[in-house]
Amino acid sequence: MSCFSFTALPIKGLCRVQREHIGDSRGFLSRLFCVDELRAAGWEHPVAQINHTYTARRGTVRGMHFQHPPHAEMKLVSCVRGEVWDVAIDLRAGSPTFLHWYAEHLSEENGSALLIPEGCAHGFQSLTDDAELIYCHSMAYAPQAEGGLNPLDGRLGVSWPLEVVEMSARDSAHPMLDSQFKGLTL
Ligand SMILES: Cc1cn([C@H]2C[C@H](O)[C@@H](COP(=O)(O)OP(=O)(O)O[C@H]3O[C@H](C)C(=O)[C@H](O)[C@H]3O)O2)c(=O)[nH]c1=O
Repeated sequence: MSCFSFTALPIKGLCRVQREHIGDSRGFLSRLFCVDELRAAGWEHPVAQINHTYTARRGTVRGMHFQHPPHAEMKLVSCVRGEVWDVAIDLRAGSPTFLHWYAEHLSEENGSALLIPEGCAHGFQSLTDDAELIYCHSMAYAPQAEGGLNPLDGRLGVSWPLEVVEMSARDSAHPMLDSQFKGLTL
């Protein structure tokens, strides 16, 4: 029995993953990850790390994060509490969708997840207080390879649905892109 259904999105490798709820009178079970099933969506690696974030305030933005090669990673992002507006940006040099962004509503209710390919930055805005995300990563955290784009960068043009009420100092300090930025070569 398949626990996921996949919808390809306008950025190559980006995929909406619908996590099926197996319900009964007690409630439900849903799967967060399955290497056999997710292979069909391009996930070839074992899960290297699973992270959990809690975001207290509606309107908070985290992102836009990525890891430089050779630590470029895939992420499978699921919202297990509240709702977020989840954004991926294509940073792959030469990609026909270079610097294009795409967003999905992920929520506890809709059971959707976003599979983000290597070479894309990820960020989100919480649409509710007390939003919680679970991230499956295909590569371990490599602080020396961390990269970030400014979520408010006009060159990216991400139209956040709510007023941005909070960002980390580090995210606020990400430089704005200039014309020299040619993207990541994977
Ligand atoms: C990713 C990571 C971070 N950290 C440390 C580094 C910082 O001292 C602290 C918070 O990290 P950061 O501000 O990067 O966390 P977020 O801004 O919440 O980033 C998260 O949300 C955005 C949208 C993402 O896409 C990231 O993958 C995800 O980690 O945890 C660790 O110790 N291990 C880790 O695996």
